[in-house]
Amino acid sequence: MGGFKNKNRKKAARKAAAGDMSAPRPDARDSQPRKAGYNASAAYDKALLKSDPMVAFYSSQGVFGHGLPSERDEARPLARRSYSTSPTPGERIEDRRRFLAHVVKPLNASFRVTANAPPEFYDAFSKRIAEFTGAPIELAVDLPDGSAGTTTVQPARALPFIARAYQLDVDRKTIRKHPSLDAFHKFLVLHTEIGDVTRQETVSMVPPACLDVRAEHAVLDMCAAPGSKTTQMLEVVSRVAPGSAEPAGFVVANDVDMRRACMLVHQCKRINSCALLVTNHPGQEFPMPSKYRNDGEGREGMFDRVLCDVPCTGDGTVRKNPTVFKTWCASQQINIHHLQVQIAMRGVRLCKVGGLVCYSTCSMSPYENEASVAALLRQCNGALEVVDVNTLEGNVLGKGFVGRPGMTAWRVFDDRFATVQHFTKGAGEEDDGKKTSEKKKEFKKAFLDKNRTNKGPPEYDDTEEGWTEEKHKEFREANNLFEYKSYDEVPSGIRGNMKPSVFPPTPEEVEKFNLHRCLRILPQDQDTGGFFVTVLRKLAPIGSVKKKPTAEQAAAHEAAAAAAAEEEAADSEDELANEGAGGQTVVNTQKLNAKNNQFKQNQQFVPCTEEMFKPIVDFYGIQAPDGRPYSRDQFFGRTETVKSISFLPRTLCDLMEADLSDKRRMKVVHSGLQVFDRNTKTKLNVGCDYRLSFEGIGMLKPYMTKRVIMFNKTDMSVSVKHSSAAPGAQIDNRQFSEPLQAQLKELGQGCFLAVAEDAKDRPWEKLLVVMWCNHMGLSSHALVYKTDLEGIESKLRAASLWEDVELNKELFDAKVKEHDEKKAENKKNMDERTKIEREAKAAEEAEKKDMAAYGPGGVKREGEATEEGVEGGAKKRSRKDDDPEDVITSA
Ligand SMILES: C[S@@+](CC[C@H](N)C(=O)[O-])C[C@H]1O[C@@H](n2cnc3c(N)ncnc32)[C@H](O)[C@@H]1O
Repeated sequence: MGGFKNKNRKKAARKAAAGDMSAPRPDARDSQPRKAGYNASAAYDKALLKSDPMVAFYSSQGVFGHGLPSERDEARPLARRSYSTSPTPGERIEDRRRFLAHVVKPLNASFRVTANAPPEFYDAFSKRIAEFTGAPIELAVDLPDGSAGTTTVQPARALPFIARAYQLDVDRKTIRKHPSLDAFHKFLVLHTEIGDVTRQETVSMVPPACLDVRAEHAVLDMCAAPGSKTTQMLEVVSRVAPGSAEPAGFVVANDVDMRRACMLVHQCKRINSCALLVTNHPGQEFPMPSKYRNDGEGREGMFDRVLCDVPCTGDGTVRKNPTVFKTWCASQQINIHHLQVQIAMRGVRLCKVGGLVCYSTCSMSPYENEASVAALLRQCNGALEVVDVNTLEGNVLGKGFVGRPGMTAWRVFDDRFATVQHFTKGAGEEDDGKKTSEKKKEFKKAFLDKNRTNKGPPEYDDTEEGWTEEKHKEFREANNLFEYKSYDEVPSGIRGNMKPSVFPPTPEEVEKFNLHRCLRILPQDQDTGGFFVTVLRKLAPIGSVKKKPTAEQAAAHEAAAAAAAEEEAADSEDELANEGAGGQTVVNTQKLNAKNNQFKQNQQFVPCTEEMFKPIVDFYGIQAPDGRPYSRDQFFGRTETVKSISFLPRTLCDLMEADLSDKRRMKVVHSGLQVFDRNTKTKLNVGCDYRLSFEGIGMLKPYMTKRVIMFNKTDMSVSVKHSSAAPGAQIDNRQFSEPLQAQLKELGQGCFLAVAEDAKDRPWEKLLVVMWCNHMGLSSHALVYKTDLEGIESKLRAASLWEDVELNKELFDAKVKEHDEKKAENKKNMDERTKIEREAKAAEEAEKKDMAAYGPGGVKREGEATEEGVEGGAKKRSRKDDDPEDVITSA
C-alpha cells in the first residue's frame, strides 16, 4: 500500500523535499502525509498547481485569506468568532499554501448514523463503532523525501459540529483495502444497506443541519439526486410523534434528470419512510397549486423548508475529482449563475412566509455563491433575508465548525473575451466548412498555447513582495482571464450567458444584504471538500396577488362547485353500491386516479377497493392506534394488478389532492411505502391474499392488532440464525420454545410478525421479522432478505438481545433437505414447463410463418412477411417477370 507509484509523483516529492516553493510543505496542521490509496495518476501534478488557472483565479479574487478565523477562535461557535477582514499578504500566501496542501490529498471518508432513532439506539451504535475504530492503525505512506514510511492514524472520530456524524482519518479506498479495517468496512456496508448509516461527505451534511428541519415540516429538496441530503432530512420528518400513527412531515425530492431521480428513489428506500414523494421537474418550473399562491393576506407557499442544492461547476470537489483542475474555466461559473438564481427563486416562492430556504453549492466561486444570493435578495426586494445560523433555535452546527463569512466584493474575470473580440472583428466568417463553435475552440486553444509557449506559465513567487497585482495580471492573462470592471464592458456576444447579477453588489446593497452571514467552507479549515451554504428566511409573499373574483365570477364558481359536488356524491354512492362497502369513507384516490392523467403516466396509483382491503383489515386487525378510523384512501397499488400495496401519510395525500385541482400537475416518480405484497401462491386460501412487506413493517406495526407474536431472546435468535443459515428453508417449529410452538399452532396458516419481546417498546430498532406460519402451525419461515436478517442480527447483538443458540441439527438438516428437494423439483417442473412453452411458441411461430408465406388459403406469396420471403421477393420483383399474380397462379 501507499508509496509513490509513478515517476511524476516521485519527482514532485523530491522537488518538495528540495525546497520547491510551489510544493505543499507540511506544517503543524498539515502534517497528515499522503495516505494509502492515493491515486497518483488522477491527481494533478503538484508542481503545476502554482500555475493553475483555478488557483490563479481564486488568488486574484482574494478568496485565500478572506475571513480567516484565528486559531484561537476556531473552536468557538460561529457567532463569537472574529474574522480577518483585511488579511496581510503573508496570511494570504499561507492560506493558499494550506489550500494546495489539502487539495492534493484524497478526501477523508465520513458517514452519519441515522437521525431517525432515539439516543439509546445511537449510544449502542457508537459503542460498536468505537469497538472497531478504537485502536489506532498503521498506514504505509510516502515521506517528503519520496521514501516509503508508516504513520499511525485514528480511523474514526465523531464530528464535533454535526450530531451523530463521523469523519475518518483515511479515505474510502483505504477503508476498503486496509486489512485491519476489514471488519469495520463490512459493518459500514451492512448498516448502510439497511439504512442505519449514510455515507455522506462532511460538507454535504451541513446544509440540512443548518436548515433546522423538524419532524412536522413540509420539506422540498429541489435538486435532490443522488439524495444524501434528502435522506438526512427524510430521517427527521419520518419520526412519528408519541400517540400518532404516521409522520406529520414529509419530503418532496425533485430532480430534473429522470435517471438520477430513480437513483434517488433507490437511495431513499433504505430509510423505509412513507413520508417521501419523488418528482421529476426542472426546479425552476416546479408547480405550485393555486391554493398556495399569494392570497393577498400575507400567505404564500407550501413548504416550511426548501433546500436548493443547485447544479454548480463543483470545483470544491477537487479532492474527490482531481480532473476539476484540468477542466476548470471561469465562463462555466458565469454561465451557470443564471440557472442557479432561477431555481432558487422558484424555491423562495414555494416556501411559506416565515419558512427557511437553504442555498448551497460545492463551488468556491463568488459568481455561483454570493452573486446568486445577492441576486435573490435583489429580486425579492426586502421579502428575504440572510439568516445568521447561530440564531436558529434548532441549529445543530455545534462548536468547532469553521465557516468563513461570505464575500461582499469580487472581480469579474472571463475567459471568452479574447475569443469574442477576435470573432466580432469579422474573423472566422470565411466558409471553410467548420462550425463557428469549432473555430472558437481552436482559437482559444491556440491563444493559450501561444501565451504559454512564448512566456511560459508564470509562477507565483511565494513571498510578500512577489504577491503583486502586476504578477496577478500577468498570470491571469496567460490563462486567458480578462477582467470586466462593469457590465458595460461586456461584449454583446457574451451578454446572453452573462447576467449583470454576476457583478458584486453596490455599497448600499452590501449594507442591506448581510452577505457576511453566508458560510464559505474551504478544504484547509477542517480537512474537507469546499462548499458554500446560505440560509435565507422568507419575510413576505413574493408572487403577485391572486386576483379576487368578481361577484359574478364567484357566483358562477360556486354554482359549478355545487354541481361537481353533487355529481361526486352520486358517483360515490354508485361506488359504494358496486363495492358493497359498509360505511367506509370512500377513496378520493379513485377520483385522483381518474383525473390525474399525468400522474398515471409516471406511476400507477390504483386505489384499494373494499373487496381487496377488507380481508387484509380482518386478517391483520388493522386499526389506527390512536382510535381514529383509518382511511382506506391512504393505501394504494402501484400497478393495475395491485401486486403490492403502499401507504401514504395523510399530509402527502392532502398535497396530492391540492395538486389535482391544478392545471400544472406534479410529475410523480415515486410515493409512499410498500406495506403489503400479494402472496405468490394465491390459491393458498388463508383468508388474505396479501402478506406483510418487510420494507414497510416499521410503519405498519402500530396499526396491527392481530398476528403479532412476541419472540423471546432465544426464539428470536433461533429464527434469525436458522433463516440466515438456510434462506427459504422451513424452520421446524420444534426448534422454538414450547409456549411459542403452542402459539403458532393456534395462530394458523399465513403471514405474521415476529417481534423481539424485549424490544417491543422500541419500535425504531425494527427488531422484527416478517414470517409465514405453515399449515397446522408445525413449521414457519422468514420472509426477509438475507441482508436484512444480517442487519437484525447485528442490532440484536448491539442491544444485548442476541444469543448464540445451538440449532437442533437433526431438525435443521431434515428441513434443509426438504427445501433442496423441493427446489430441485420446482426447477424440474419449471424446465419442463419452459420446454413445453418453448415448443408451443415454436409451433405457433411456424404456423405464423406459413400463414405469412402462403396466406390463409395455403398459397405461397413471395416478398412478404418472413425474412427470407422479403429478400426473395425483392430479388424477384427486380426481375421482369415478377408479377405477384403470376406467382400466385403458377403456385
Ligand atoms: C449538486 S447535485 C445535487 C446533490 C444532492 N442534493 C445530494 O445531496 O445528493 C445537483 C443536481 O441537480 C440536478 N439538476 C440540474 N439542473 C436542474 C434543474 N434545472 N432543476 C432540478 N434539478 C436540476 C442534477 O441532475 C443533479 O442531480
